[in-house]
Amino acid sequence: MIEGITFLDGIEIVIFAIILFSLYRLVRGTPAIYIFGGVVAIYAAWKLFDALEMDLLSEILDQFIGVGFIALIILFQQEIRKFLLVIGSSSFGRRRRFFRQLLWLKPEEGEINVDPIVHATSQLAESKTGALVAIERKMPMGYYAQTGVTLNANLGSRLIQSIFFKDAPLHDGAMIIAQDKIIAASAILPVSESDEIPGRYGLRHRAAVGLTEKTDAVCIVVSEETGQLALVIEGEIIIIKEKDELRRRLTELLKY
Ligand SMILES: Nc1ncnc2c1ncn2[C@@H]1O[C@H](COP(=O)(O)OP(=O)(O)OP(=O)(O)O)[C@@H](O)[C@H]1O
Repeated sequence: MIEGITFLDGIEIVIFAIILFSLYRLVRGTPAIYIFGGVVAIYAAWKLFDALEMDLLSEILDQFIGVGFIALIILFQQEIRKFLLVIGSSSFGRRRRFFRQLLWLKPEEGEINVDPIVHATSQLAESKTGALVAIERKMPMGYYAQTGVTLNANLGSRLIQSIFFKDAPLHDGAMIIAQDKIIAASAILPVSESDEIPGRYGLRHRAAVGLTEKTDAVCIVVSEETGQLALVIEGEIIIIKEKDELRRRLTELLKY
């Protein structure tokens, strides 16, 4: 044992390293990674100045880090929200998947049966019936589902179609699907304020973009005006021409 470092210090260092690396994995690939890098650099500089007894610089960074904690909560809102949503979610399986990912364990693989969704949305497109379907991936959709009518019904093509029929009471708003269940209909999704969305798209598409900017969900939009099918992921609208393309993309996106 190195003098001055106890066994407990060693455990503390390992736990700290795991937390740091897990945070890195959570923000990797998002703009937050740059903030994360900046925070680590400032903290390292602060410790260095402190060790070298450069009092003025160390004092300035000390003050900065004092208010930095609150700034971090504001900057990492989305990530903290993601984390708390998963912790607070009622699905044990989903939480287990998230923690497997966090602990760098190989995820358990599986597939969601996309056929009812593909069939229903293609039929809706053919009849030019407007629809908005949000499909949960890793992040729980319970928060958005409770803005609509709770269903928890088995996933079926005919049920999806009948919910979106023009005169059906629940056709307005979004349907939310999680695993093999339609968990809610008539849900209200956050509308994107992005000025990159072409003007031809209205609120239905904006709501799909808004949700996928904030979460990892996949949305399918059927345009009432044109009957066009679109897949929306990470705020991007992808026009779908063929039913098979929708099946292929969805199967890939919903692998877990
Ligand atoms: N925040 C929202 N969350 C869920 N659904 C919404 C939301 N805002 C609008 N919608 C749905 O979108 C419908 C209005 O669609 P709108 O015509 O504005 O969109 P669009 O993108 O142009 O689609 P379309 O091509 O079908 O006309 C509403 O009737 C409602 O069902």
